[in-house]
Amino acid sequence: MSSRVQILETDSLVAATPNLIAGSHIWVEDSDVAWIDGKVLEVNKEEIKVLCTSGKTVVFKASNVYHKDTELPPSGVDDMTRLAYLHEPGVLDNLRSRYDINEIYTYTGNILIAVNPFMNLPHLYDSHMMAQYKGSAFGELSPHPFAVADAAYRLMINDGISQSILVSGESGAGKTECTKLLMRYLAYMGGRAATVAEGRTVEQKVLESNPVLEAFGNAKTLRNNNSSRFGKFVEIQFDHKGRISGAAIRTYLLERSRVCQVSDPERNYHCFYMLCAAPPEEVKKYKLGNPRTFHYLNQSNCYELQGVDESKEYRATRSAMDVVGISSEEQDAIFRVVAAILHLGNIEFAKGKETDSSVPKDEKSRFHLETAAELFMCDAKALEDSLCKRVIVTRDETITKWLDPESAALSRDALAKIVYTRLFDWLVDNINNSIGQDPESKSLIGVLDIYGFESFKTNSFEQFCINLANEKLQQHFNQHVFKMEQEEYKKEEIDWSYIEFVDNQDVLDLIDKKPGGIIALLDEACMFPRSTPETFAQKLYQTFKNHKRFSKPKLSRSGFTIDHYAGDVTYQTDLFLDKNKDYIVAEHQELLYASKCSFVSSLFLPSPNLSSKKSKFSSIGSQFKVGFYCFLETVDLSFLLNLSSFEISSFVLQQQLQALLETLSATKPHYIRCVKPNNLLKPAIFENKNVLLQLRCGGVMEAIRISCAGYPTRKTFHEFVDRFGLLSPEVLNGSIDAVAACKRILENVGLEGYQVTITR
Ligand SMILES: Nc1ncnc2c1ncn2[C@@H]1O[C@H](COP(=O)(O)OP(=O)(O)OP(=O)(O)O)[C@@H](O)[C@H]1O
Repeated sequence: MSSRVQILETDSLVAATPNLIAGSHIWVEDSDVAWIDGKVLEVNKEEIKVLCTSGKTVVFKASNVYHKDTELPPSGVDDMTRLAYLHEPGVLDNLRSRYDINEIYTYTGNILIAVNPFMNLPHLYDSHMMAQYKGSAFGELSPHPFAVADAAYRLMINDGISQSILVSGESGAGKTECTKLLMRYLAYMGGRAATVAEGRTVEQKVLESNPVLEAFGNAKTLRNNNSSRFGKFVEIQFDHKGRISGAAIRTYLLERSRVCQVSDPERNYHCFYMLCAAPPEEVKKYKLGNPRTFHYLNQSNCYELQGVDESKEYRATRSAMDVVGISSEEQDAIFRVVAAILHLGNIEFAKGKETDSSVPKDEKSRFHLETAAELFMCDAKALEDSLCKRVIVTRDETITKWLDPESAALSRDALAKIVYTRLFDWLVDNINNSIGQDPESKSLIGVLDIYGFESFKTNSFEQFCINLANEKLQQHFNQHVFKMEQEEYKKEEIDWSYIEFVDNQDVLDLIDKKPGGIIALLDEACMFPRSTPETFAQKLYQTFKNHKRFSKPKLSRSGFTIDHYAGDVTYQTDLFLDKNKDYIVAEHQELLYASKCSFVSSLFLPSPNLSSKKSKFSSIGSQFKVGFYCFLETVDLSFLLNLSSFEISSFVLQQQLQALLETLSATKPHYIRCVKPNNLLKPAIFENKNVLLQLRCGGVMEAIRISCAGYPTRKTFHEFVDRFGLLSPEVLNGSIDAVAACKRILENVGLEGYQVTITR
């Protein structure tokens, strides 16, 4: 911050607006557009009569109205901290004014807010633009992801500190597009021309891995036609000269349920549709055809994407696979597995001869079973057995148990999900191997593209996990914003001790404290055979009845509400237990490990503990943390009928999040908050209420609140004299310097209700 005058307006996000008189321009709350502007007609103690621009005259409480800056330029300001009034309606109005003229990027201090334009703005991203941002001071040019990437790059080079750029926002807000821009800029700064002998460079491989990850990890959802169904952290490593020397991609929380469950009008992962549109000889080889004939695709009526030619996408994915070093044999094996999953989904089950047993329903199901086995290169009878039977090993004996048709279908879906997950993990590992790591690298820039806070009509385990990730990142964000604010005040020798920092540690404790948090109770419930969603919910109600962040929704017997930093979310526990048991059935593991295809077999290499049936007990225990060992001695293990071996999703997630936060805390963070201006995915529509909700969820309002707790309005001495010089006209003749002029103005007016600090 340069030398400036800072004005303290105590918590202007909530405080009443002082000095209102008839004719003042103000903002008032509005049920349709969140905030509407108007003019004060009358001030009557605590009540204010306002003529809104909608034409309505309304009476408001003085504490609910906010000053409007009538001098705000029509194109707004490119940094929110330059707003005369840093409050919610001001922030929203500024973003909107800028969006109207296609200024989609705005700073809030060091945070970049990016509002999705839903239209191409190529002039913003060409090489000329990259050249302009190269080496320019942050804030000197218009806000831009290139400026953030440039600042991160230069800090890394100059201070030798690793950096991270955290891109967040709700689905469809533009995170992935923004991440690609950051990667392009970093490749521009740190890239080098590769010789023909060297082949593709690291940065080319990183950029070209996108289509592969998108083909297997993206799908059309209600909110986004190309939604990433996983989180991604791309780590770019640099050598001592600042050149890219290696990279690694880490992925989080792939939405595996989508493989076998799709709701209208969404789609399954893109790769399934691409493969159905592959050249005829391949379609024939994999016995595929119209996507409408496959159960995993036809649960929804959406098959095509506007403007997308699947056969072209198939070819593009294949060539991207070439670039990232996936051999053509491996590519064949990958698509063979994708086709096998589609056939697997078409196996239906009917009751068998034995009580509660099942068999493939008819000839059609047999055909799909045999085709799936052929494509997996495993034995068809063994595949059928692995779907229709379970072998249970107890201390004394081995029992074979039939599964009824419903359980067999669940077993089939579990197999499809685990195969797809392993395939996706293989792709990520392979891309990483092909890109190559630089063990010598001392500094890196990590870019995190992770889904934002989610709150739907119905929220399940997926939302719970995503929101836990967001709570953790929010804590990191708050701490960082707060720390930066403190550092700035220290630098300017301002007393900052009055800033109160609201932490979300209590929500984090509620969710993942060990022992005693919701996840610990969920893991515990998963260990008990008789647990149901209701018993789990009852346990939560009992344990957290006095917790101020937890509540039981009225009339619900299995839901619970958490008061997250971004608002209340009610979760349905119905599938929490099942989804938390992220299981690998031992029979599936053995079946596919025995595949004659080395690729398929390599996806199912047994973990040391799973190599023999005898070791199942220890393997179960080994996948849990110490606290669970005691259960293994006492619990009736017959409930593991369908779950010969399982991991706990939330446990894996907690480990992943911990590793991510450890990485992040070793870096200097930069934040980009992407905002989706409307749910129609159309240009030029800016829905106030929608945007406001995202600004709150993304912590932007919280960052502003932290700013407001200190000095929300910051003007340079010259700006201050320009703006307020009229109050002391004698300072305007230029005979005294700007600092003295500021002091004179302040003395003259005596400034009631405000606290002003002049700093150099
Ligand atoms: N800067 C931009 N310029 C033009 N269009 C954009 C831009 N950013 C996003 N879009 C449009 O918005 C769509 C959604 O963006 P993107 O896929 O990046 O969202 P996301 O936040 O990553 O969503 P998800 O979490 O679902 O993966 C893009 O397909 C593109 O059409």
